[in-house]
Amino acid sequence: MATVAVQSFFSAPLQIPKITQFKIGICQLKVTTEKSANIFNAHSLIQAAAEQGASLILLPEMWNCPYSTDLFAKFAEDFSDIDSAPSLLMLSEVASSLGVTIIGGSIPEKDAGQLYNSCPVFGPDGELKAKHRKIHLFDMGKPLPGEVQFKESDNISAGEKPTVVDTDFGRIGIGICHDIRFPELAMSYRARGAHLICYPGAFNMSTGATLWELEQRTRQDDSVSAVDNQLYVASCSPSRDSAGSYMIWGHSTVVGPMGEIIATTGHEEAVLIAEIDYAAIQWTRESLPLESQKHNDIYQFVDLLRESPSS
Ligand SMILES: NC(=O)CC(=O)C(=O)O
Repeated sequence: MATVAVQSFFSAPLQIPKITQFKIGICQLKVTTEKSANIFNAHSLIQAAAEQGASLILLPEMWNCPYSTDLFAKFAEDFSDIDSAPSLLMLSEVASSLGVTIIGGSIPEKDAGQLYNSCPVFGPDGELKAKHRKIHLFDMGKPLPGEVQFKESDNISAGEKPTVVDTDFGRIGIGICHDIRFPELAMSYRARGAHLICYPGAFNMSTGATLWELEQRTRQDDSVSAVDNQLYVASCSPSRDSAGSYMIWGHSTVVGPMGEIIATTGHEEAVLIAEIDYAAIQWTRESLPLESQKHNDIYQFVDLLRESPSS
């Protein structure tokens, strides 16, 4: 058998952030075909979340625009010119006026003739701290029973890198909706020392009913999945009454490092508030010390195959 250099996948030690206990506010917004109404509504729900004590606020996938490929170009904004991008400008202004950090769901981004499904992150000073472009585009092979066909790549280009952002509330990894299905991304965030992964999403009625909650829990629950990241996951969906043809599941959720549901909601418009305490990550990892127990020498089969292709 070939010998390979073995490196623990769980490499980055967990840093202690400035704030370890806080409230996250999840804004499950109603999205309409009126961009200005969507911006106004998002502003109101962000304010409501802050009034309820949230200092980190998460918005849904495509909150300024119905989740409909033919509308993305019309609603798109240029992230390099925030002053002429009304959705981004609102996020920047409300983040600084309320002193909150906003993981801004996603909106269509236009850049050099391409469109992306992109999540902006604003700090409490109103500065754009990071941007995640959805890496795994939602292209259905064929429609699930009762669902419309959806091929995001008809209009959207894929992002090319993972995104972690350092905030007062720890290191946050970002994925957008279908990104959640690829455990390697979540594992790479764990490896980079993330405390929390935020997934703005818009699952449909079929995938939502069966997979939405499961996929969030499997991103950190060792008892459910071989992927054990032992961190917090927060998701935020638009509410079901989307103006597009695509019917949305809703059910935004926050999950703790043991895979436990900390807060969740139904399919109506809602502001969900959840308490996060990063001490739970520490004791989960101390109780189930998977990092030190992992046997990459045994199951790093990709490397083994590369070393001896004929076996
Ligand atoms: N918005 C999406 O990426 C949709 C998705 O993943 C789904 O399952 O529905």
